[in-house]
Amino acid sequence: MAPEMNNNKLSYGGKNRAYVTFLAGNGGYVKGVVGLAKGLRKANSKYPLVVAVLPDVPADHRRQLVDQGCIVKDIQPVNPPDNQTQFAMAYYVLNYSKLRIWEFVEYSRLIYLDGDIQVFENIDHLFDLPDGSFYAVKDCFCEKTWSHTPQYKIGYCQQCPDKVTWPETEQLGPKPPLYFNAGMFVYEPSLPTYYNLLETLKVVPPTPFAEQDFLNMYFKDIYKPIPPVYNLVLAMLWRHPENIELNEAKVVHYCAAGAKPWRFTGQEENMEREDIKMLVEKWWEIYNDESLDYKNVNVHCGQKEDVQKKKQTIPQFFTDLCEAAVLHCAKAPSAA
Ligand SMILES: O=c1ccn([C@@H]2O[C@H](COP(=O)(O)OP(=O)(O)O)[C@@H](O)[C@H]2O)c(=O)[nH]1
Ligand SMILES: OC[C@H]1O[C@H](O[C@@H]2[C@@H](O)[C@H](O)[C@@H](O)[C@H](O)[C@@H]2O)[C@H](O)[C@@H](O)[C@H]1O
Ligand SMILES: [Mn+2]
Repeated sequence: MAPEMNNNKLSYGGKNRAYVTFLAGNGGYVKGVVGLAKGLRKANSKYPLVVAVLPDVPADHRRQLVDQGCIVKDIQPVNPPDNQTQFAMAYYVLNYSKLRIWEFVEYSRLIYLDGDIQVFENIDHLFDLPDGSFYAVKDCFCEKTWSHTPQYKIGYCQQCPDKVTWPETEQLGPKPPLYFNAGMFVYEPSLPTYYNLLETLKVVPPTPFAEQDFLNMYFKDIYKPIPPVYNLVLAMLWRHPENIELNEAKVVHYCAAGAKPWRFTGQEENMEREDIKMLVEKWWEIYNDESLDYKNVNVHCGQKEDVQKKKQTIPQFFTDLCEAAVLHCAKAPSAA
């Protein structure tokens, strides 16, 4: 289906789609978002990057984003209820503002990406995943940031559920449901969901992983895991190397302590690893590549389309999920 362009949005039969990220403050994360915009361009993504910006993002940072072809959308902060919670990282409290992206209903489907994520291979096919589910990659419980949890204390991780099995004792309660990393997810914006998220937030006590915990609780019944190639949480490299094929990673998430490329020193634990240094170098190659700047990209449609027509392999998990959705619909009673 050929896309139509209407006011800078690619629409597929009236279905506007885009990538979306979130930017707060006047620090280095703007470099992350500029790098992400250039990485999506290098991966020949068909869709724009929307950036939800808090009021404290300065004008020159906004200008940089517009110059890189981003769609900058102002949002207001979302604050959790007052509470004495110790967040895993003090700044996590600002991540609740991510919830504003459910209000972007001019789009029918969005893929959220943290500003510390880079897309090294095209993932546009994720926009065609069946509606009605929340897609994200499973997180890992093994880093010290999880030391407050029962699963960390007994050495249980969903990445290797058979290594230390969950004890069926009363004491620890039921095994935790699948838990996703909220740095990347495929979702459908919706005003009823948006208002219900904000209302629910008012009565849910904040927890250490802030909006990530909240989103896992809220979407636990429709959450569908997608393969780690779509959000390589760096800790997986040393915690669960058996689950990772590094050269197959399409999306890398620089979320380990000390891994943010724009402030990388290599001093923190695990940052001396060759694979980490290679990934940080790959990030800088894109960030510094002027041929990827919006103003320099050759916009002759013919040439762009030829590139985009380049055959894209659709991963098996994707067709499995789509077939499962068709089977599921076939079973559901018809509305007629
Ligand atoms: O000062 C900040 C902190 C966070 N963020 C945004 O919030 C996201 C989540 O924070 P972060 O990625 O640092 O969390 P992590 O994935 O490392 O736990 C970032 O990627 C940015 O998009 C931001 O813009 N400015
Ligand atoms: O505000 C909570 C954040 O929680 C998540 O990051 C965590 C998580 O991945 C842990 O499992 C890791 O141990 C940790 O390093 C990492 O920072 C999301 O990436 C981020 O977008 C945001 O939701
Ligand atoms: Mn992140």
